[in-house]
Amino acid sequence: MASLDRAARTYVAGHNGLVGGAVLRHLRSEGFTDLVTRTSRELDLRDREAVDRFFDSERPAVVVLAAARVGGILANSTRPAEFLSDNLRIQVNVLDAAARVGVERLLFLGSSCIYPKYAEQPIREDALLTGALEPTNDAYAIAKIAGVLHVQALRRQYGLPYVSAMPTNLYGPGDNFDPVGSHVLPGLMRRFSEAARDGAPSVVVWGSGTPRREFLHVDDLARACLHLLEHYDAPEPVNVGVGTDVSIAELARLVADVVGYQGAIEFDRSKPDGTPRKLLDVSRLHALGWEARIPLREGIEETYRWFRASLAEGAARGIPTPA
Ligand SMILES: NC(=O)C1=CN([C@@H]2O[C@H](COP(=O)(O)OP(=O)(O)OC[C@H]3O[C@@H](n4cnc5c(N)ncnc54)[C@H](OP(=O)(O)O)[C@@H]3O)[C@@H](O)[C@H]2O)C=CC1
Ligand SMILES: C[C@H]1O[C@H](OP(=O)(O)OP(=O)(O)OC[C@H]2O[C@@H](n3cnc4c(=O)[nH]c(N)nc43)[C@H](O)[C@@H]2O)[C@@H](O)[C@@H](O)C1=O
Repeated sequence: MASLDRAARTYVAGHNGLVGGAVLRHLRSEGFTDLVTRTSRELDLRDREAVDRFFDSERPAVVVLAAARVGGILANSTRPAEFLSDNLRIQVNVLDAAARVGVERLLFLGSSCIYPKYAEQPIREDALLTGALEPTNDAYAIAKIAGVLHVQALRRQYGLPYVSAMPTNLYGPGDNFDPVGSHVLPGLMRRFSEAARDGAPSVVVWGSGTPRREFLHVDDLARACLHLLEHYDAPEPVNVGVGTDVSIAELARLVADVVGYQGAIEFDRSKPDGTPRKLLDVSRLHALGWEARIPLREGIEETYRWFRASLAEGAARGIPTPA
């Protein structure tokens, strides 16, 4: 694959989000000069006619599809209809429009939750569709699986060099810190930080603490996205991860340590654990010459500095701005 032309018009869908924001920063730092963005208020990607008009007028040559309805285990399990419907519509509208106007390169972002709940660990890309899904996020996973197949169908029917990446659990600057809707790492960072501030004697962590997850800093993911656009052109999705995991109890202790919380940690077993383990096999990506660089503790420390600075500015997502 040839490198991308830095002057190519490049649309980053979802640029206000965790992933889209990091992709935008990385593309800028790599010299991309014609970046196109729209917030969901400016362009609701669920609206097919609006998406068609946008692609007709902007004519991007490259698209990174990082816009999606995203949330942690509780949001996914309590609002499955939104996760299924919004994600299907966003993907179908963007992929159809991209193919119609002749977008040259496109990266679709799936998620490690598309793999079966009890997939063999570490999870290889060919585990897709080999077993039953984790019920807490099956609606979201089915939408994302449809996206992977849509990319493969566009390749098969029209010969378009579009590709899919499957990131593991992500974190970093720009994450969503909503106490109910967020993923575990920002959720715990907020809770431990508030407990440290208030001198709370204990902090509650959802579930048993035994599930294992792999955490990738979003700046690493952004590098991987560009790497795949420039070095990968095949139908199979590519896992993006670090290759090691931690238990939720270990993660909780690490976050507590970084934010300086010294009280007790309690586990609320009434909350779902979700998949017992989700560790990706990243050998395909390593064979393409890419590896993660940011160690977990360092990434959490940097994210915490960003979180505190954003709190001070009233700019952290999922946290009400003080009146
Ligand atoms: N976070 C994670 O741990 C993981 C994420 N991923 C994948 O990465 C991608 C990005 O996720 P992430 O950045 O975390 O999610 P975020 O929630 O941080 O960002 C999603 C973005 O999508 C945009 N969006 C949502 N709905 C619409 C809509 N109807 N029309 C237009 N834009 C919309 C939002 O735009 P606006 O802000 O303007 O409303 C938002 O900025 C997703 O495909 C997700 O599946 C994969 C694995 C793990
Ligand atoms: C990326 C991936 O993210 C989701 O799947 P998940 O990996 O289960 O994500 P999670 O980050 O929400 O939880 C991880 C683990 O952590 C535990 N946990 C403890 N305490 C908190 C807590 O405070 N918040 C949250 N959210 N979880 C907590 C929680 O009980 C679970 O055992 C998918 O729905 C789907 O969206 C998807 O693709």
